[in-house]
Amino acid sequence: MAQNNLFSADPLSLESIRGVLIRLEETIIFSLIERAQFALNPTIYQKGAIAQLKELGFDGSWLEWFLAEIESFHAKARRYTSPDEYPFTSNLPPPLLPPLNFPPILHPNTVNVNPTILNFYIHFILPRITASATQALAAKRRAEGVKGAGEWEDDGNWGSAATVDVSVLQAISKRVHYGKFVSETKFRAHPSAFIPHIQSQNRDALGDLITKPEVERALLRRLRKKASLYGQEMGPDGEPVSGLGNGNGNGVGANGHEEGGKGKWKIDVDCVVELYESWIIPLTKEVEVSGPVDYLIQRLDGLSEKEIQDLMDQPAKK
Ligand SMILES: C=C(O[C@@H]1C=C(C(=O)O)C=C[C@H]1O)C(=O)O
Repeated sequence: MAQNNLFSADPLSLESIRGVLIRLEETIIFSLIERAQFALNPTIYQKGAIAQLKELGFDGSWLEWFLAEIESFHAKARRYTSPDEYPFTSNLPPPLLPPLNFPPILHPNTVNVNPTILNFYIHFILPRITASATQALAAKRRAEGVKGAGEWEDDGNWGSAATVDVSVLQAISKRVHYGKFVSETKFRAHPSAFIPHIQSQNRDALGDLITKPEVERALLRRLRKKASLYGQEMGPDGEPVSGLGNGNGNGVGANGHEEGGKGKWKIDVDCVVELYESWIIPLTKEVEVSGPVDYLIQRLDGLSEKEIQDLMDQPAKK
């Protein structure tokens, strides 16, 4: 399934939209595997911590500078004229080329939850995903005679780490904001089920309409399998490395003790599952409807009484 569903024969097919979400699972898992190679490097996430950036007049963090520079180039290449791409940086330059002729799918809206995505990625995901590399760095530093805070500082891979961070953030952003397409397709399938709750601003009822627990359960089962398969260490012969642990990335089994013969992983599989269960799925549903800046609550904005009535009279699609 390609990730660009917008020009497919039926861009509002729920199956096609879900296919994009499933395909983004690989993008996110492999990007996290790449990031797990490097230590946390906390300095690159601290605003104003890099003197050379302040000399440039940039008072954000190293990562925010990477986002600003990369997204500036992508904006000139018209990336953000696409309705499924959302920048983390504001005040980007205009595109060099005219926008592509995207089909008019989404209702005009102002939903952009990237500040929340950036926050949970830095404070909850990064420390866990980089734990193994950070612990190895601290051990190396102690062996060099460094004790205390200096053990944990950084492995110097500021550019590589931030480059991968941007890839992870862009993939998570696309995945979460795709919730708008999910909402639109569910709304168009049965407008009269949604409209009374939109008019009464009943977010709970709208949340119940869009939530599919069986889809979420299947996703988390699939995700654990993918992260465990893709994240397993392989030897030069391409066979899984028999080592310690059960996919939490640091060689210690679920019971906190070393377990021989269980294989070894490049990534904390539990963290990948928690990323979706605790952050990506709930935020996708906030974008769909239940949050403070949701898509469906704005769905009737600008429509006339007649347009709303026509939607109410529309028979539900099977
Ligand atoms: C995305 C959908 O809507 C909701 C959000 C889901 C998610 O973020 O994975 C999965 C099922 C639904 O609860 C969907 O129905 O596929």
